[in-house]
Amino acid sequence: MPEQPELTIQGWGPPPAGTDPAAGPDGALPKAARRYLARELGWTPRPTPPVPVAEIRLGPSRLPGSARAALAELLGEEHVLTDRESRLRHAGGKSYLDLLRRRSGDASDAPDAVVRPGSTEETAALLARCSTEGVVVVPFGGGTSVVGGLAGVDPDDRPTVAVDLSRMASVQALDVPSSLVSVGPGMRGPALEEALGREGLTFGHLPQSWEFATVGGYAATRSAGQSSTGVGRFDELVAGLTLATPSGVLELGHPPASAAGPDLLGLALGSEGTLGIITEVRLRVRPKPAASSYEGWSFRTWATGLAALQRLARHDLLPNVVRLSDADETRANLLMAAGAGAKALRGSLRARGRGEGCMLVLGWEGLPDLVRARRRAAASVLRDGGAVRLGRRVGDSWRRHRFGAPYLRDRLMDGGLLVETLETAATWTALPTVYDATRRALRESLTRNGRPPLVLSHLSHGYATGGSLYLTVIADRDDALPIQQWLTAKRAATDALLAAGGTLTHHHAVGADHRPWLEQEIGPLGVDVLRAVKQQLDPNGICNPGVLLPD
Ligand SMILES: Cc1cc2nc3c(=O)[nH]c(=O)nc-3n(C[C@H](O)[C@H](O)[C@H](O)COP(=O)(O)OP(=O)(O)OC[C@H]3O[C@@H](n4cnc5c(N)ncnc54)[C@H](O)[C@@H]3O)c2cc1C
Repeated sequence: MPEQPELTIQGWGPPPAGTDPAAGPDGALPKAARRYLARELGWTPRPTPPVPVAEIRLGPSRLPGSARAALAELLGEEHVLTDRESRLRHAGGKSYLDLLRRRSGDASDAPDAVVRPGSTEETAALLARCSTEGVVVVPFGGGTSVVGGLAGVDPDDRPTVAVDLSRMASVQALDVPSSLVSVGPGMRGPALEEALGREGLTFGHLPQSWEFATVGGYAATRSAGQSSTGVGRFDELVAGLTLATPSGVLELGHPPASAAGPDLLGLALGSEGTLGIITEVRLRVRPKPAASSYEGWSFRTWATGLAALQRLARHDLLPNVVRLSDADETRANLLMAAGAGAKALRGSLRARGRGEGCMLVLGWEGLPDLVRARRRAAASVLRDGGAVRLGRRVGDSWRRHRFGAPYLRDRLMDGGLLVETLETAATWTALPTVYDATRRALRESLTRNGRPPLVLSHLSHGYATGGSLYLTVIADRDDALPIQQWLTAKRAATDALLAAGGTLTHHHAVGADHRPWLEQEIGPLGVDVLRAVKQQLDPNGICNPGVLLPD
């Protein structure tokens, strides 16, 4: 297998070879983006580069010699790592707060060691050993958590190991007639798609973190991808999995379906490493689509766009990819994109007397006849709803650049900006209120020197019952108190979206960042049920204690 690219310690990964997804010709923030942001935010670009990696502060490993020797005996000396580079590479995830810490030279959340089991048996033995030794275990997939899922915080301050799953990263079995593949948890999307593609198959899960996130991470967080409206969320793709826990190994799920009591598979999906480690995932796969069609549409307003999507949902006409941007996001996308295409599009919208409006990207995939028929039926609903078609170029351009934003985030942070995303979901009825309330909270909290932040929103996944709302926030950073600035805004936004009827998270998971609100979402009895399950599987509380469950 070719060597996989690595995330950088203080940001996202280097762009894939031959592409430059976000940069202008000189590798800097594109000029159009700089101009737009300076105008909107009153922001003066200022260089705020990360400290050199060599200057990141890291304490000595606290893993006792006896525990280290026991783990080395189980896994082999070469799979128990305490060197600086390994510990830094497994320190936290990739939220704005994680990046602020790493960029300022703080790695106080780094694990004391990194261990790399190679099988379910080794993982189960590792967990049992860590449980008796009092060593905390943080499962580590791709390291792309944006909710503090890898924070490694332990109320008892015990030594911590990150369990890197990259040695379990291959296809273990493929059952083509049953459309099932068994995969190691450390496998990433590109490698799995390549392996499935050789058999004419796909699993079709495409989150923006696709290049680096892993199958085990997707299952542990109940991830959703850009095509989830069509192929289903990741939890819907999981037919079964193996969960190694300190108390033993659970085999969960029984395809194609079972009525043998409540579905325990649901307990492992979204468990965020708190119950044990997922060591194998059995996934539903499908034939590679023979045809695909991506295109852009424009609505005058967000409300008319939402109404049209709701009609598509009601008639079961939502395509694989659905992405309706509000006016602010549409404007930002048009003005920040460099190049002739964006300029021409703006000109064409102006010529039609539409202004920038609200852009919709739709993507259909599947058998050619079905794609054609569904596209045609959807187009008629959209036209009735007042949309104008912008054509394939818009859809194809979105598809080409869809993994570029995280690279751009590094550059925006280099220039002194706060950049973070948050997400929720709500019913069609509640969505407009959730949208208004969350935006208001963010704008009020992050206004500086009389200038509000940019809050760019889109609906990213459609359901018969509602949709997911995804917000990107860009603001002038408070360099004196950057962490406090975002924590205050995030608290205000979370309180607002919950009060308006949104869910705490549609796909980023709970992690350390959302856990104070979990009880509000599932109730005190719900939290007690989760605690009881954890007590049974992880009696010494070593499995990722700092996430999911509130104190
Ligand atoms: C730029 C960017 C874009 C993103 N876009 C999306 C998106 O479009 N959709 C989306 O859903 N998410 C997105 N995310 C969030 C993140 O990629 C997902 O949560 C993803 O599922 C995490 O996978 P990972 O392998 O990186 O897991 P990690 O970050 O390594 O871990 C996430 C959590 O799962 C636990 N875990 C990991 N592996 C296992 C395992 N085998 N067994 C038990 N627990 C485990 C960890 O302990 C941790 O709590 C994005 C993140 C970034 C930084």
